[in-house]
Amino acid sequence: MVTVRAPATSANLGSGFDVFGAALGRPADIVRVEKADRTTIDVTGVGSQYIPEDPEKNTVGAVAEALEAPAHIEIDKGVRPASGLGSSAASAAAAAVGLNELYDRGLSREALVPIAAEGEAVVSGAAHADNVAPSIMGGFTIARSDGVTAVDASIPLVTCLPEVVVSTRDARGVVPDGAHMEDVVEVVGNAATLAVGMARDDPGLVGRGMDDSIVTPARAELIAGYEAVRSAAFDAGATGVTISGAGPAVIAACHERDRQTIAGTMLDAFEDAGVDARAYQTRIGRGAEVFE
Ligand SMILES: Nc1ncnc2c1ncn2[C@@H]1O[C@H](COP(=O)(O)OP(=O)(O)OP(=O)(O)O)[C@@H](O)[C@H]1O
Ligand SMILES: N[C@@H](CCO)C(=O)O
Repeated sequence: MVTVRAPATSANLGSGFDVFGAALGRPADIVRVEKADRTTIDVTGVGSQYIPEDPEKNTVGAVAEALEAPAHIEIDKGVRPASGLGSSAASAAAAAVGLNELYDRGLSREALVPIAAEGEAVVSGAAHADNVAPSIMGGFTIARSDGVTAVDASIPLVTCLPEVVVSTRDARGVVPDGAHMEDVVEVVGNAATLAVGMARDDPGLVGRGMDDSIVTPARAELIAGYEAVRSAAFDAGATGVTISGAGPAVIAACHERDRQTIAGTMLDAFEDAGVDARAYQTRIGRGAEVFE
């Protein structure tokens, strides 16, 4: 048996739609894999009642299929599904790392990314790798069709998760078909600024690079209280605020000294909008870890 802890992740970070991702210090999924003749799945933990155990419908089933590695797979969910914190990806990443170990496949972490992304195709219709890449490799990741660039960073973060559900499939439905050139120019500038900020581990630059005028405004409509939460976080010292992944979680980059205050003001703003929420005070962290 192999046990793997794979972290929640935040995809897009505003300016890097379907490309940027960051591993979060918490929460995380724990996945145990054991060789079997055919794949079976047990799910426990946060939101497990909403997660199918049918291997055709669970992200880990697609991963076992892609690796030709049938197993009994136990998933202990720490990352709530449909959160914007890479819930489906955390399980897929853990399964990819665990089954690679269990069956001694010898694949590198980078080679496991497209395999874990097969799981994402099962739930959202697209094999986007921007959540599975950081969950497997850790740090800040740039996922391109020809591979992944990973950068170690430890930017302090607040992720605030409201008690509402936004499925990635629905949130992809509101992504505009095209963009004006002036918006593209602005977003390229922001994405470049964010990437340099990660390389320098500079929360100010990372925050300045999180703005996005193409995808985020359309998705903000799906999250009650988003604009108020965003303003409150900036007022409390956040360097950048945007939707985490496809939402509904909201992510703020900051200096460590401001993190606790930012978490409190984001929660208050959600409460004022009539939405219960919880906040994780965290930072960019490690990728999947194996426990034999
Ligand atoms: N192992 C799994 N863990 C979590 N959700 C799963 C899993 N397998 C299948 N699902 C399904 O995937 C959907 C949740 O995935 P979705 O991509 O919408 O949310 P998310 O992973 O939290 O979001 P995001 O990718 O925006 O961060 C739910 O419908 C859930 O039933
Ligand atoms: N890049 C993806 C991440 C969510 O899974 C999206 O925003 O739709």
